Amino acid sequence: VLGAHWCYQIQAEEPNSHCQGPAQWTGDCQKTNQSPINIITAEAKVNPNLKHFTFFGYNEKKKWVVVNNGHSVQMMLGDGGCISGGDLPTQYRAVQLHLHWSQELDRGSEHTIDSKHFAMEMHIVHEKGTSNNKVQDSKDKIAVLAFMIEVGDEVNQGFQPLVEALSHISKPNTSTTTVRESCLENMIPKQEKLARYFRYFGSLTTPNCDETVIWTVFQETIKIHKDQFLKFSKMLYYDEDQKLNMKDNVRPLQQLGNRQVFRS
Ligand SMILES: Nc1nc(-c2ccc(Cl)c(S(N)(=O)=O)c2)cs1
Ligand SMILES: [Zn+2]
Repeated sequence: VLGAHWCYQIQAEEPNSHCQGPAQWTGDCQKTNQSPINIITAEAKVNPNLKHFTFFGYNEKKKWVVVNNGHSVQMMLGDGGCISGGDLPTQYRAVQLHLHWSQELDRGSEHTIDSKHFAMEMHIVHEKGTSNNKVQDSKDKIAVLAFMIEVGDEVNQGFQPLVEALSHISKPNTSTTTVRESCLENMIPKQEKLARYFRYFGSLTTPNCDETVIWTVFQETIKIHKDQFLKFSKMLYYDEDQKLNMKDNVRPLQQLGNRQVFRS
């Protein structure tokens, strides 16, 4: 086997684990424009070009392919929607959606806002261009829309199809199709609440940590029921033997360095 596979700290600490925890991640992971970061709201610079987003195809009801890829749960958005606006240079098409979480409510998000962690963080990953004209490597090849998720006492119906699918993909490298149809629009806050967000240039938060991501972190949070939240760490496993529950798939905070965080 080539170099050991990458993993999160919780996996690296397991006895007899041979995977590389965050401190050993290779690729661009040890460079200086990395993600996630702590967003200090008072230091974010207002940028008047950061207008609202336009979402195309987010209202399309579909049965989604959902995958346990050994690091997260991922919804494949294939010919899903695309976004424009938000001071993006062109349209970006939705590729996949995945989440990061813990079992505690205060350490499941990757980004922090004024040093506050949330229960989960949802990333909708988009690639530059439409399906016809893909563009090559550049620091804005990928646009990730990041939403903080809080736990409340109301069931979030938009998340139910994904939550119900989790029991079918407990093992890594398994996939299923959601039984019920759902649309992305029902998983994110109402569009009129998405005008306020933070913007900075960073990286993938998983190896190879390519520094090709335009990050958008929305101020408006998503709320899901505590039982929905607990299902992620209860039903999903990192390993075949189903010994290590999938949770704390959260990369440690990275240095902002000489980057500026902007806000709409
Ligand atoms: N195998 C896996 N890939 C990812 C992934 C892929 C692309 C991106 Cl952009 C990201 S992130 N967390 O930076 O949004 C994660 C997760 S798990
Ligand atoms: Zn992510």
